[in-house]
This record gives sequence, structure tokens and C-alpha cells, in this order.
Amino acid sequence: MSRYCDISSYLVVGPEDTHGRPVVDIVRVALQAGITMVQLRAKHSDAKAMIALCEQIAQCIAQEGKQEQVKFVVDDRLDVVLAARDAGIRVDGIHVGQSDIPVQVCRKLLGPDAIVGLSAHTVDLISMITELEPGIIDYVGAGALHPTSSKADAHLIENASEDSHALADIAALCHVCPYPVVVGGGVTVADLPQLAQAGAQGWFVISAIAGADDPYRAASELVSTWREVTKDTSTPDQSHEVSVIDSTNVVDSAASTAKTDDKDTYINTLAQVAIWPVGTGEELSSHVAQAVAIIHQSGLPAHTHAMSTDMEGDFPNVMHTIEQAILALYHAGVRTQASIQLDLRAGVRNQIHEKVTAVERILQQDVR
Ligand SMILES: Cc1ncc(COP(=O)(O)OP(=O)(O)O)c(N)n1
Ligand SMILES: Cc1ncsc1CCOP(=O)(O)O
Ligand SMILES: [Mg+2]
Repeated sequence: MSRYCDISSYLVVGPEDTHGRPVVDIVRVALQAGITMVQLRAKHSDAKAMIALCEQIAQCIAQEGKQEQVKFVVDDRLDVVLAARDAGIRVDGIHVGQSDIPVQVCRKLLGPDAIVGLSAHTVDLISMITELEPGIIDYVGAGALHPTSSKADAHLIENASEDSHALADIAALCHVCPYPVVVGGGVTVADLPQLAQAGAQGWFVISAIAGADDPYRAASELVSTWREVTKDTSTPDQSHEVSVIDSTNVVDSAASTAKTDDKDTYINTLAQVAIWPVGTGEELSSHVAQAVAIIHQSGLPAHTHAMSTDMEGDFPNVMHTIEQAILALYHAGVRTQASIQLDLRAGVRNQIHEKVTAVERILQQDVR
């Protein structure tokens, strides 16, 4: 089983969020709508009730045929995860906050294959990055983007009260963070274009799905909008959205350029990338999949072949994505090697397809 988790469309849910509807019913329709990760967050339930919910959710994920793609984690309760696993229930991991059980303990008790997510705001994130050993956590949950009634003690992401600064902060956070970042807290469909633009790997919501009158419709809209806005962040017609990022408020100005695609500065870059672990044994594919997934989630056009992945986009976007993909593997705790070939060429686009079709055209002529 791969440790990779797809945090792009992430449902967090518990009995207090569903207006009396069974949690598993919300999870089921959200899975059918395409959500990619589920977290049980049941602040007022006892351990026994949570284990029962874990069983229902795990069963539901299996019934929907999503066991391979959709990871299921529990908020805060390491005891519940351990007890559920001991009872043969598939819980993939845990999500904890800065004052919950330390992530090192979670990793130690859940083992190397488990998913461990950690909450962080901008400031504690930076110290966390310097302190954490590689391989302890898989992703960072950042919130709250907006005030929310779903978490009484939620802190707004630094500067999140001022919309344009919040975006700059998220961009900075995503840039300095060596782990994928998922952003939540009052998130709605309207936030998704800007979150994608800022470099978030995904969104998490409670009320926008669990509190909706029609959770299937709400989840579908979120999922399809996210797919739409992350399809190709390097297309020139999206460049105006970048202008809301205030570079003076960004920790490293590269964070703002990472997603920039201005007509005058665009540098078309075709890359062939191979990233692989060293010293992990004969079977490399589960590790390779972690890196490849980051490339595909970037929204840049990409094709994976047996030995490498091709991708194309503006130079900073391509380099940022390659960096994230390499670090995903490195931070999973393995020695990581990479081979990168780049073709930077002015005045062209869509070389990832054009080069192939040019050769195919010649081959077809030869056959005739
Ligand atoms: C994906 C995700 N991100 C952040 C949180 C918040 O976790 P935490 O800080 O531990 O706060 P509580 O959820 O425990 O109130 C989360 N649960 N999920
Ligand atoms: C758990 C959590 N962590 C930060 S904000 C939040 C609540 C998100 O819920 P909602 O989507 O209803 O605002
Ligand atoms: Mg917590």
C-alpha cells in the first residue's frame, strides 16, 4: 500500500456537523462526488462511538471501491486509531494539531506506512520545518482561512482577515513548506481559484459539505471547481489572478513568481523528470508514486512513462513542482535521487504533445 495521500479534496466530518444525518451517509455521497480524503473529527464522541464510526466509514470507502485512492484518517485520537486498527478496521492514519499528541509519537506507534497530518499556521510552520525529522509527517493542514463556527478555537491564518494578504501568506506558506499544504476554515467554492493560485495542494471543509442541504451537490461543485482551477495554472489568461499576491508580504519572493505566468516573462519549459528512492529494496513504485502524484497535482500537463515523467509549463512553475516532488520523497524519509532534463525554448507551447505528433506524422508518411 502506498503512503501517498491525495489531499486535494478533503472532507472533515463528525456527528456534530451533519444536522442529525448519519456521518456515513455524508461520507458516501461525498465519495461518490469525488472527494479524495476523509477525516473523522468527532469532538464530543467517546472512544467506543468513534471506533464504530471508523468501522462504518472504512466499510463505506471499501464499498465505494475507493480503498486505493482515498485515505481515511482520524482527528486527534491516536487511541481510537490504534484500537480500530487492532480490530481490523482500516484507518490510514491521524491528523493532529500543534498541541495534540506529538507527531513523532504518532509516527512511532502507527508505523512507517501510516498517514500523519499536522496543523500549522505560518509562524509555527517555519519553526516546525526546521525541527521535524524527515519522514514524520505527510502533509500540513493550514487554517482557518476565514472565521468558522466549526472550530471554536480556530486561529485565522496570519493576516487572513485581509483577503489579499491571506493569499500572500498562503503562497509564502506553501513555498517554504516542504510538505503539501491543504487549506481550510470557512472555505467555499469561491476560495478555490485563489487557493490553487497560491500553491495549495488542496482544500478541506466541514460545513460546506457536511452542513449542506445537498451534500452530494456541494461536494461535486467543490471537486469539479478544484479540478478546473488546477488543470493548468500556467495558461496565460490566469496571470491576472497572481497580481493579488503582495510580494512585500511573501517570505520568499519566489513564492509569488512560482505560479506567475506573464506573457512577457513566460519561459516555456519541457522537462523530463525521474525521481527514485535509494536503499528501499527491489520494489520502487510506491515511493515513485509519491513524487509522480505531486507532479500530476500541479495542474501542469504531464505524462508518466515507464522510466520518467514529462511535464511542461512556465520555468518557475516547472522547477517549483520538481522541487516539491523531490522533497515529497525525501521527507518520506528515504534517500532520494533525481534525473532532470530541461528544454527551455522561446515562442512555443504544448511541446509535450507537438514533439510526439511531429514524429508520428513523419512515421506515417514513411509507412505510406
Ligand atoms: C486537514 C486538517 N487541517 C487542520 C485541522 C485542525 O486540526 P487541529 O489543529 O488539531 O484542531 P482540531 O481539528 O483538533 O480542532 C484538521 N482537523 N484537519
Ligand atoms: C478543523 C479546522 N481547522 C481549522 S479550521 C477548521 C474547521 C473547518 O470547518 P469549516 O469548513 O466548517 O469552516
Ligand atoms: Mg487536534
